[in-house]
Amino acid sequence: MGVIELENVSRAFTVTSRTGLRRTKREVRAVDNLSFTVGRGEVVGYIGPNGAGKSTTIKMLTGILVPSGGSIRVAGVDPSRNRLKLAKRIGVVFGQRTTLWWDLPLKDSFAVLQKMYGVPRARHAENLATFVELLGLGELLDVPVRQLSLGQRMRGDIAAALLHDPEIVYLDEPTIGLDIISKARLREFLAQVNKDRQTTIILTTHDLDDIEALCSRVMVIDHGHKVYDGTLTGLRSSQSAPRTLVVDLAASLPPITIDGATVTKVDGPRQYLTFPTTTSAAPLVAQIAANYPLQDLTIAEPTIESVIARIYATPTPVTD
Ligand SMILES: Nc1ncnc2c1ncn2[C@@H]1O[C@H](COP(=O)(O)OP(=O)(O)OP(=O)(O)O)[C@@H](O)[C@H]1O
Repeated sequence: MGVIELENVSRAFTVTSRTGLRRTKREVRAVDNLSFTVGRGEVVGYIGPNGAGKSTTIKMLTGILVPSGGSIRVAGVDPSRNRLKLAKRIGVVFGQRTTLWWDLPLKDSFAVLQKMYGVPRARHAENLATFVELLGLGELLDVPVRQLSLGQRMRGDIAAALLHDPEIVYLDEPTIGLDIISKARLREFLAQVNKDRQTTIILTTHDLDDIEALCSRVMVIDHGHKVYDGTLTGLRSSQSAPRTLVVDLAASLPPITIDGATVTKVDGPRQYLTFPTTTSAAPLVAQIAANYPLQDLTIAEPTIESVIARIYATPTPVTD
């Protein structure tokens, strides 16, 4: 049994638009017949283009929105009917907004949360000490939230979302606007928490490096439908995005010609050839070595960006 279970879940909104004096109503199916199960301790990337239905899904999982159809179980309960009870078992972070009290020093926000969630004092102190150390919050505890930088505030928000030991955490764009070092620190922290506490993490992000760093599984949603659910490796190969051979020759030559690969770029003695994921690289390398002054050669896998761009272009359901 999963900690999160969705079965044929849909959510529609009625949108009214106005042309001149005429008002027309139409239905937008933000989430359409969506089913998935997430097991305890999984870190799942939940990705898709703008307007795909990600936030609507997360809102239904937290109980803020009621589905128009289908069933949802989170930690064994229906979120919309058990919203308050469930709030103790989940944590939520929205990258764009803070859940901390703007005028209070960070430590006071944490103290309020301890009371709100009824966390035993000793457990709160233990968690706080761990998070302060792992997230480097020591010097920030006395600073009012309004004076924190974006990266500092985000570390505070993430600690706040985890202080009551939630079983499940929803993270919506947690690294948005952060510099590379802050991003790396947050990713390390989340990986550690997942490992130590078996916390289930659902991560919504446009930063595919977050996915690469944290998620063993990725779900892609488009127009309210799940268009992929599987591993990152599977995602790469499912779309058979071409791989690239980067060939360094002893001299600058016109584009080389071999069977099974095509030159896409020539940069001095370096030439870039693409070939399908389904083709083995070995015979291509042999052909080049036999016919050209080959000095060095590397094979580049398709980037996640290129794979996802392909998925968005052709939304056909695939499963790993
Ligand atoms: N309250 C609402 N009323 C009407 N339409 C809505 C409402 N909330 C969402 N929608 C529509 O539902 C669709 C899905 O929106 P949603 O916010 O879930 O997408 P998203 O994947 O989170 O997008 P983004 O990456 O831009 O945050 C969009 O077409 C959106 O306009």
